[in-house]
Amino acid sequence: MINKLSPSILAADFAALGEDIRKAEEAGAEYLHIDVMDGHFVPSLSLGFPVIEAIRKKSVAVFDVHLMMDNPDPYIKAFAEAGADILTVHAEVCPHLNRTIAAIKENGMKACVALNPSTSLSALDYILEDLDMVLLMTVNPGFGGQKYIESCTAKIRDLRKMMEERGLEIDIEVDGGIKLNNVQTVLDAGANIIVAGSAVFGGDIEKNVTDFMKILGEA
Ligand SMILES: O=C(CO)[C@@H](O)[C@H](O)COP(=O)(O)O
Repeated sequence: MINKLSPSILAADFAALGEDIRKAEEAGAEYLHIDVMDGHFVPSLSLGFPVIEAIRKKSVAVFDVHLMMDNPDPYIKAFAEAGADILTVHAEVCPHLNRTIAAIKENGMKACVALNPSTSLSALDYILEDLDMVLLMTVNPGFGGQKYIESCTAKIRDLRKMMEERGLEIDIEVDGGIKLNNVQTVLDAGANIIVAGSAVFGGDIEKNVTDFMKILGEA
């Protein structure tokens, strides 16, 4: 599997968003993780279409858009039009997941399902073959800067094993509390797409991206 860093712009300086993204990209980040929060599924509100459209004009990165929202179905086409390349929905709030995943693909995006830390991998049993990526939350979604939940390491390992047993090579993305000092643990467990917010945008962005990419073998 190819490793990629996906810096989460939730931790960027929103007053200087274009500049922070430019720094991350120039340092080599090929993905950008964009968190959309609705104030229902998660307690926070973050950003929406105007911001995604604005940064799409300035960035060539793969837009890895993570919807932390109830009922995403009516908005799928609009996220494609705004510039999303990968669209992630949560299994916990998508009762018609096959239909939702089909709609994401019909709109030209890669499809990803996210699971909260306490959601069983069994939620993927009958959908895994249809996915381009699975996002395992390693904190409870809603806020940046939280601590990695240790029990998620076994879950990553179990998911990679589940994929291997089915002969599938699907990206496993991890999100929440990933730092330079624990990224190797999640890579060893089987994750290959690494979301990092505060560990990239807190401090020297170029250096942080370079340091992550060295560990990921991207640099
Ligand atoms: O989705 C989320 C939070 O809900 C994440 O994408 C965070 O933005 C990651 O931030 P850090 O834990 O890396 O600071």
